[in-house]
Amino acid sequence: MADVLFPRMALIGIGLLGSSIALAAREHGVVEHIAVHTRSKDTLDRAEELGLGDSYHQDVTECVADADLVIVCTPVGVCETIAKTIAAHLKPGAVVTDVGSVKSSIVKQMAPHLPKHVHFIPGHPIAGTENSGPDAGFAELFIGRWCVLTPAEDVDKDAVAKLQAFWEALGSNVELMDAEHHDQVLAITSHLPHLIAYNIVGTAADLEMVRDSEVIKYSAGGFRDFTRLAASDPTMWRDVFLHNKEAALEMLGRFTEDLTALQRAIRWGDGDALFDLFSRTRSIRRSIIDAGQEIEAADFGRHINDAEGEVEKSQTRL
Ligand SMILES: NC(=O)C1=CN([C@@H]2O[C@H](COP(=O)(O)OP(=O)(O)OC[C@H]3O[C@@H](n4cnc5c(N)ncnc54)[C@H](O)[C@@H]3O)[C@@H](O)[C@H]2O)C=CC1
Ligand SMILES: O=C(O)C(=O)Cc1ccc(O)cc1
Repeated sequence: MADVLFPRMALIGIGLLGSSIALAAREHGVVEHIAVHTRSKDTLDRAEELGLGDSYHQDVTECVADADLVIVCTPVGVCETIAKTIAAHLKPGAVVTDVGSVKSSIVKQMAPHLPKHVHFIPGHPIAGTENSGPDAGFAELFIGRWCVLTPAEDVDKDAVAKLQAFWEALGSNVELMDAEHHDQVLAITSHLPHLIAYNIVGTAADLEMVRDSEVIKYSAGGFRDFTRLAASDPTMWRDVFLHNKEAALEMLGRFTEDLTALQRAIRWGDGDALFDLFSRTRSIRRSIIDAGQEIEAADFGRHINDAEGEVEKSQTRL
């Protein structure tokens, strides 16, 4: 058990991320009281049935009133409204953070509304699955995953250190980063892959073969992997692209150029160009697996299947 870092934690939104934080924070003893608010009464009732919190609030201002740590776990598009609504009800000295997949927009949406007497430290645990809602959460989600924090330069260092200790207690490795840089990196490593998945599954769905179930029947590993990503929450991902527009368009432009080069290589029978790229990407995959193995094996003693070079997991995680 770790030390109690924040006696009272308030979670706004209790889907995959909110419920996983509730379960992990409880398991590691870093909070004493968990207050939960979410927009829909049905979801709040379900969170109570699952025993995710200690108190449940339909009114978000009541939820945050005594909180030492407030974590916004909603789609990124509603963060400005939430900041405006909670601002006058936050306890002096509270840490306010979030888990949104984009960061510059969160700063723009929330920072202007929050009072000077709280510590605002945007965050992004780079850990998730294609599932959503309060039933989807699990306490191990953050183990061995990165969590990026993007505090402004003038934010209290002790508050940043305390939030860092919170994520480390949940099993994460924490990295501090500039919000704009975060958005560029995540645009290529997370946002574009999801867009490609949505697109390829959409393209396949428009084909006549789908009607004859051939796409489903003969779907090899590759297509199945894309369907997992393409099953991710539509509201969440709509908001990611609307709120990381510039970086997503920049990476999409580069991707489209490279795809056109591949198209040309196929058309002109340029096998060397194809082979060179496929060899380069194969070695990138191997270096990612090697790095992942080190983290998991060294820090968490999970089962490593050496023959395959893969880490066995009970659930599919990033
Ligand atoms: N799903 C994933 O794999 C990951 C998601 N994220 C980020 O975490 C955030 C939450 O994602 P998930 O937990 O996956 O979504 P989710 O759909 O499972 O949960 C979202 C929750 O927010 C609530 N909500 C929506 N609008 C609200 C409002 N106006 N006021 C209060 N509650 C509201 C919903 O009722 C639900 O409880 C998103 O910003 C996403 O970008 C970050 C890392 C991974
Ligand atoms: O399920 C997957 O493969 C993911 O990529 C999960 C994920 C989704 C969004 C994030 O901001 C971080 C992680």
